[in-house]
Amino acid sequence: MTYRAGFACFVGRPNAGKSTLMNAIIGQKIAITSNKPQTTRHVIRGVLHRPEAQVVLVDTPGLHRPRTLLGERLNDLVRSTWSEVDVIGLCIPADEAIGRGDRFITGELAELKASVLAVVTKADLVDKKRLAEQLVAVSELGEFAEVVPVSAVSGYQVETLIDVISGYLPESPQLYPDDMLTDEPEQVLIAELIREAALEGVRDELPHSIAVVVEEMMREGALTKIYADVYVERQSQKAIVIGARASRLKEVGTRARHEIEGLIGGKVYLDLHVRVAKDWQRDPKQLRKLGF
Ligand SMILES: Nc1nc2c(ncn2[C@@H]2O[C@H](COP(=O)(O)OP(=O)(O)OP(=O)(O)O)[C@@H](O)[C@H]2O)c(=O)[nH]1
Repeated sequence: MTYRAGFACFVGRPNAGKSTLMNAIIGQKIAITSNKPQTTRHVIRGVLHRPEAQVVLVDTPGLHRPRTLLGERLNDLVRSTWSEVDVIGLCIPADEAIGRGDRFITGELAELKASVLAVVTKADLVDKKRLAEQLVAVSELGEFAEVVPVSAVSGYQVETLIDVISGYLPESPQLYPDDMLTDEPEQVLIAELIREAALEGVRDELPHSIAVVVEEMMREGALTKIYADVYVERQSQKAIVIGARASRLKEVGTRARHEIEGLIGGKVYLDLHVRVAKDWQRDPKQLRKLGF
């Protein structure tokens, strides 16, 4: 039996279903999903173990038109990730027409050494006829190693996709130990969960204006104490995050705490502070401090 191991990532236009698919594959909530574009910021790896293969999944933010230093850094990050992986799954939703964004990304991918699969996502949203038409349209879009329809929500073909990805990985010994699910520092995952909770319901008002840094994490017996700062750009945004008489911040804290308890499997005490970091998206020093 040939053992294969290597790196894979999903790309695609905003809302294509990349994060949801990643979560369905890894079976644990480690990447951020939302119905708004560009919430995935960190490169998060999940390691998938199979008897005959190990797939290391890398989550990339979406390519977008850079307007700030942060935008440029994100695009650099996307391109450098693309050049390091063995397999790229280009996600195209089954329920939307192929557009300029898909053509642009397909063109960019053609230059790379990786095997490129087209993944037709959200198959549960369309009937068989529409799905077949989309598969044809997608195969005419570019040169793909395979075209695979999936639904992250119903689970349709998710295992098949993993098999297909595994088949395109190079022959290699195992890259990570068996018990490894992700090599992202726990604190980054925790910061992402807090960020997601802080954005809940106010994404239209503050889509890119929140960053979260976990300042301190201590174990006291069965309890994990976490102190985190939520950074916004302006005083007015601070008011939105905190809410009237801190009601919203309390909700954010409760929601994030439940998610974190699920992640680390134990009781959590969470202390959140909201701070204003003026124009942090444009300032290299602030960006470094926030981990970009
Ligand atoms: N019905 C259905 N909805 C899905 C499926 N996959 C994703 N969605 C929904 O599509 C929306 C976008 O999904 P995401 O996974 O956040 O998409 P993304 O490509 O990671 O988006 P960005 O982070 O903006 O690049 C969310 O509202 C998901 O719930 C699916 O298989 N079926």
